[in-house]
Amino acid sequence: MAPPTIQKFESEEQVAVALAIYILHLSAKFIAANGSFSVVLSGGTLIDTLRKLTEPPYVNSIDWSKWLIFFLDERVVPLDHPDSNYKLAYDGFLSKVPIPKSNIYPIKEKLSPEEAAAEYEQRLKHLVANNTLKTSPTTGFAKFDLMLVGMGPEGHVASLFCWHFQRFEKKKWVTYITDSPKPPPNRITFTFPLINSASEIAMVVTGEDAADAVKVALGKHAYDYYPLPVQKVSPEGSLTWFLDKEATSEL
Ligand SMILES: O=C(O)[C@H](O)[C@@H](O)[C@H](O)[C@H](O)COP(=O)(O)O
Repeated sequence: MAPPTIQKFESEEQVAVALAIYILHLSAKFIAANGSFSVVLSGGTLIDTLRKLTEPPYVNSIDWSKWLIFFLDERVVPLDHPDSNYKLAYDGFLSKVPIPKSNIYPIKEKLSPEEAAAEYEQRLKHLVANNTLKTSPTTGFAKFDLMLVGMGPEGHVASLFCWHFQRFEKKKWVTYITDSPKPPPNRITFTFPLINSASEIAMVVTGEDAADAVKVALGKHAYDYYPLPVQKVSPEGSLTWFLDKEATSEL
C-alpha cells in the first residue's frame, strides 16, 4: 500500500467540507469508470460529518442513482431501533439524498448475530457473482470503491475491538460479536481482509476523545507497541485520514 495521506484541519466543519469534496470526486470517478459507486458507511459521528453532502452545491452535483450503500458494522437490533446504524444513517444522511431504496443494503432483521453476519456475507457474495460489486484480484474478497471509517477512542474500527478475536479473522467476509465492549453487545462487522480489499478508505476522526489513539496510530512510536485495530487498516488502494485539530492535539 502507498503511505497514507494525512489531512489535518482546524475544525470539524472544515473536515466535513473536505470530506464532501473528496467523496464528490470519487463518486464522479468511479461512476465514469464502472457505472456505479459502492460506499460503505460506519456508524458513530461519521454520519454527521457527511452532512455537507446533503446540502448545495454538493447534493446537486452527485449522481445519487448510481450509489450503492453498505454498512461496515451494524448493531443486531430492528432497523428502527435507536441503536441501529441503519437508522442513524437513514435519519442523518440517506433520507436526505435520492439514493434508490433498492441500492441500500441494511442487515436482515430478526436473525441472530451469527445468522445476520452469514446472511450479509452471502448477499455480498451474490452481488459479486452478478457483477454488482467488484472483486479484488489479489484477495478474492469484494472490492468496495469507498469505505468511510470512524474510530473509537480506544482505536477500534468497525466492530473490531482490541482484545477480541474478530480482529484476526482471515476467511470470513463478515463476522459477529456478542460481547462488544461498546454497547449494544450484539453486532455484525466487516473483517479486516474485506476492509483492506477496498479501493479507497477514508479514516474520519474528529474530537479530543480520539486524540490518544491518533497519537498511538500516527505518532513516532506507532510501531513500538501491539497495534490498535485502526493500525490494521491498510487497503490495497489508498488510505486518507481526515482529522480535526482536537483529534491531533496529542501529536
Ligand atoms: O457501531 C458503531 O458504533 C460504529 O460503526 C463504530 O465502529 C464507530 O465508527 C466508532 O465507534 C467511532 O464512533 P464515534 O465516531 O462515535 O466515536
